[in-house]
Amino acid sequence: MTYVIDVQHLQKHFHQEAALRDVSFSIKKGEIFGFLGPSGSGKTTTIKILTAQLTKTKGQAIVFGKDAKEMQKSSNRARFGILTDNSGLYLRLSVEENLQLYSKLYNLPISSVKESLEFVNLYDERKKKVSQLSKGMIQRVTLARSIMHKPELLFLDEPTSALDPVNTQHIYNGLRKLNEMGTTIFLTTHDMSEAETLCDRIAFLHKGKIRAIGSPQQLKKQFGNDTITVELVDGSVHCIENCKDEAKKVYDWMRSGLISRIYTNEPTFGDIFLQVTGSDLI
Ligand SMILES: Nc1ncnc2c1ncn2[C@@H]1O[C@H](COP(=O)(O)OP(=O)(O)OP(=O)(O)O)[C@@H](O)[C@H]1O
Repeated sequence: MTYVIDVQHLQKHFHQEAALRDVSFSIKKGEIFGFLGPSGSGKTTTIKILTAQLTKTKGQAIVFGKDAKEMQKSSNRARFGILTDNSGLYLRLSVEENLQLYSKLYNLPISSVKESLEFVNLYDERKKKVSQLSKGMIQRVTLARSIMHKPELLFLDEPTSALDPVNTQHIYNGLRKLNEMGTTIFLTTHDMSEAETLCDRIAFLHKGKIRAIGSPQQLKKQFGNDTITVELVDGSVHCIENCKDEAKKVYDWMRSGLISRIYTNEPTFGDIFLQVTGSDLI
């Protein structure tokens, strides 16, 4: 199996402090992979190593089959896009002018400016100077820039942290479309619902280590207690095991029209995080 990203026993120390202790994961082509972890868990450090902005201390970090430090080369840079909170935009230029500069740098057709602005729902604001934009708008311009060259691999560091719900939804739809067209996505977030909504697989990162990894369904199954809750019309609430022995009880309640609500007791990602790390996600 060839992976787009293959990380094995990665470590990063800043002076004596360990930011990444022992991180291993691999990402297949076409996956949306999420790194879910609280502030300071090592999410940005991982992205920076994978995009050659930082050097690792120990272990293996492979991107497109090559050591991640090779991602500095312009032939490799053109293969990925990156969104971080460091926008690097020219404040005195308009949104459109910023993206035009970038399209020239990458020899992209001029149509890529319009396409990417529509992707982030900013086409109507294209004449505004970057200095006049809100934080959320700047995040969207930076996102537009990161996808303009239709990268094979996209790194998103907290892509919706400054966005309102409408624009968040718009970006989610855009990212899904991009992914359907073949872009592999690596995203970091501390937003549980974002991880669940977007990601095929999620790794829970805590203090520089991965504590659990899997698809949202696998994680919920692995860490759930396989019970269901039945609320009856008389107001009583029954938590029962999801097994054959309890089936008759539920059947009898149902036949007598006594059930008002029934649901599985799936753990939230916050519950799972607490289970595997002993601390809260935020
Ligand atoms: N340049 C640096 N020099 C020293 N320590 C650093 C540096 N960059 C990161 N760290 C430390 O490494 C650890 C991981 O930081 P990192 O930025 O990767 O976390 P994060 O999960 O991305 O957090 P956030 O969600 O707040 O962005 C933190 O303890 C941080 O203080």
